[in-house]
Amino acid sequence: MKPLAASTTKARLTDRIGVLLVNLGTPDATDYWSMRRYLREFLSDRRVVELPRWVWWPILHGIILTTRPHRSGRRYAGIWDKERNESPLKTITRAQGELLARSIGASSAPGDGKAQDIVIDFAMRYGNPSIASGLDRLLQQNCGRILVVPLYPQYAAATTASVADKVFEILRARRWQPALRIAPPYYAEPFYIEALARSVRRGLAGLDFEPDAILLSFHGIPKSSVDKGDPYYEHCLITADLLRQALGLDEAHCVTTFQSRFGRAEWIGPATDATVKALAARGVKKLAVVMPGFAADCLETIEEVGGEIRALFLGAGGEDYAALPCLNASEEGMEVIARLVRRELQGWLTSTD
Ligand SMILES: C=CC1=C(C)c2cc3[nH]c(cc4nc(cc5[nH]c(cc1n2)c(C)c5CCC(=O)O)C(CCC(=O)O)=C4C)c(C)c3C=C
Ligand SMILES: [Fe+2]
Ligand SMILES: [Fe+2]
Repeated sequence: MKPLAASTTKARLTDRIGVLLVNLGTPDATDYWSMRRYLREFLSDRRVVELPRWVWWPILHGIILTTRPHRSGRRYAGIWDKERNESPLKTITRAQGELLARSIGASSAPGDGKAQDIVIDFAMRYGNPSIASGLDRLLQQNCGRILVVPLYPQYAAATTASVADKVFEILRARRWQPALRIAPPYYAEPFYIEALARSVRRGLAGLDFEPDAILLSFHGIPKSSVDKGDPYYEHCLITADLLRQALGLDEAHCVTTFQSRFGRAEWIGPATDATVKALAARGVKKLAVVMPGFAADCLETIEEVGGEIRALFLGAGGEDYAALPCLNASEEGMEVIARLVRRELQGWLTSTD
């Protein structure tokens, strides 16, 4: 049997707490090879594409990885922050980590005299900073207790479970493992629903039009995943229902849809693109779109819903359209993350204020 690696780090684990915020991922750059590396890592994940490898491999390597890097690279280039040389998702997730550190009084420098050391960091499931590097940084700082927070309000195997898989895979090679917690999904938590409602009200108040309808658009998943027992669809419907009620809207004026379809299989619906066209055809002229399933704005919210879906609605007869910002690192967004983290740290924290 292969001996266990001594450890990637020579850490001495203590009762210092590490918190790792994790979101989906991002390429290092928008050129063909960076996009290809990112998409390869993403689409090789068995949690994301569940087809048997002998079916998926030729499609992935023969078709998708030769064509999609160009197309996705162009899409990313349109939202890329050239000064920082990174995508919005990475910038926002980093900001969430920094603000969380401030709000829970964590030390960014270990041993700085705070009552209890907490170190906050962030990582991307695909691309960089990787989960491996994030865990390594926390372990190098002797964090013997680690809380991993997948930033997905609704549980999907493709997202939440994939983060857990990666964490377990990395820790498997370590002799001295930290105590580990993984934060649960928070799709129905009052602190999340109330923060969403406040953020939506603020977003609507800033518009120069009053929408005829509001669309709640979630990222889709294949229907087969739901048939196999994935709770994601149900979680999205619960969030949507609670948010609709918190906003005091009826079902005719608050419609739930699913976006970002990938591949040829059937995905859960109704689809965001077809729905905005149907709404415009039915005489809806002013539309606001909210994306409660995304903890941070990203390619799919900015470019797809902010760009492509907008064009579809206006092209089908719509007159005014707004894609409202996600919770991001706003006051409401930070309240959600801080409440979740504080709750999940109970029993580890000597004091929660
Ligand atoms: C919010 C939850 C998400 C679920 C559920 C999800 C499932 C899922 N996604 C794909 C395929 C792709 N998604 C892509 C981008 C992307 N997806 C999410 C979130 C969820 N995905 C985010 C936040 C992003 C944006 C990342 C960013 O850097 O901004 C992409 C890559 C972009 C592209 O090439 O179009 C793919 C591919 C599948 C197959 C899936 C469920 C099985
Ligand atoms: Fe996705
Ligand atoms: Fe997409």
